[in-house]
Amino acid sequence: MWTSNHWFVKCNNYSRNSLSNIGYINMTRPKVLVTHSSIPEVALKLLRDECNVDIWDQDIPIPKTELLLRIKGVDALFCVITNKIDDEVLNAAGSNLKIIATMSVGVDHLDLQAIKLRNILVGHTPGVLTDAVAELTMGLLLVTARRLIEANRSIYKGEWKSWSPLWMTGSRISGSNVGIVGLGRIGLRIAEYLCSFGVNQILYTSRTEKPAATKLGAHKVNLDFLLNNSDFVIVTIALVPESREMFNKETFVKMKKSAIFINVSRGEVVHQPSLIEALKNGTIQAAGLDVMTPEPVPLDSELLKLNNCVIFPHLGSAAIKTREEMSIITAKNILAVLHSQPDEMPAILKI
Ligand SMILES: O=CC(=O)O
Repeated sequence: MWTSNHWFVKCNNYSRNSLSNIGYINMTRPKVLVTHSSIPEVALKLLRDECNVDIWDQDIPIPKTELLLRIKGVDALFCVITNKIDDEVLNAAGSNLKIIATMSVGVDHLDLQAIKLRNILVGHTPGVLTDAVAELTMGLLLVTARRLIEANRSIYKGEWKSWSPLWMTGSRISGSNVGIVGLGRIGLRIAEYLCSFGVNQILYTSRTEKPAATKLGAHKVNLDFLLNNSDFVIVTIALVPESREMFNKETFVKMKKSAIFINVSRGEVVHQPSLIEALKNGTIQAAGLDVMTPEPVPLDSELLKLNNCVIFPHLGSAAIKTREEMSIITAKNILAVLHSQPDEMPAILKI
């Protein structure tokens, strides 16, 4: 259904025969820039059916110079978390740009104020990645608590001499207190999964009380209480100015010495030198990180030298089906706006 759309004119009876394979006369098809080379084909097809699609074709993040060049005059941008969309990029785009659709739930790579000033809409992909990220978090929690990566490596180092009562013993999740910092969709799903592990208590921080969490028996508390009382601290909070480096020397000191810190949000919510220090000097027991600063982690990073730190390469939503769904939503966000039907966007971000 096309309304107030000046890009496409539906074929009339006279022209339909000769253009039956096209369906619409292509006046000037909208231009879409896709900033990554490995976007699922199903999403690209949705876009290609109606738009001229320019795809960055190398498997590295598009360099800024290239982005500035290619974004000129586009109607829509399909981007990913490695693209910083700032004033300079928006200026280069010009006034045709109507929608920035990011294939992510996080939007911290977008300068939302600059985007808002230009009346550009933002689409993202909440919801579809909740399960995948929550599953990954449980994996990270388990491997960190039970020292599974360290144990696996020890075999190759010839350290497995015999079964031994205390060798490679870790922390148990059942019976523990788990704190979830920033309980949104993902945090809530993690809380659901944790219930089946028989945890003693789930604590969470959030702006508002979450009835769904209350139903699970979880308690909304302040951050200090959560830090003081949690055996596991799981961070799912969005990166916003208020959460930047909220985990620092002072916060790590408030945690139990036996605490395990899990971050699946963004590296920037942590003051990383303080985390490294806390892991080295035993302020906390261990950390499991799916995110860090910078990404990818440099091979000479202190994080990689710590036995009590497990690192994953930002895999939260990396399930095939999830990434496919994320790409489709991103394409549909774009098409809804190009159809002048922003209300039909699967996931518009209110800014
Ligand atoms: O980190 C990934 C995302 O925000 O989707």
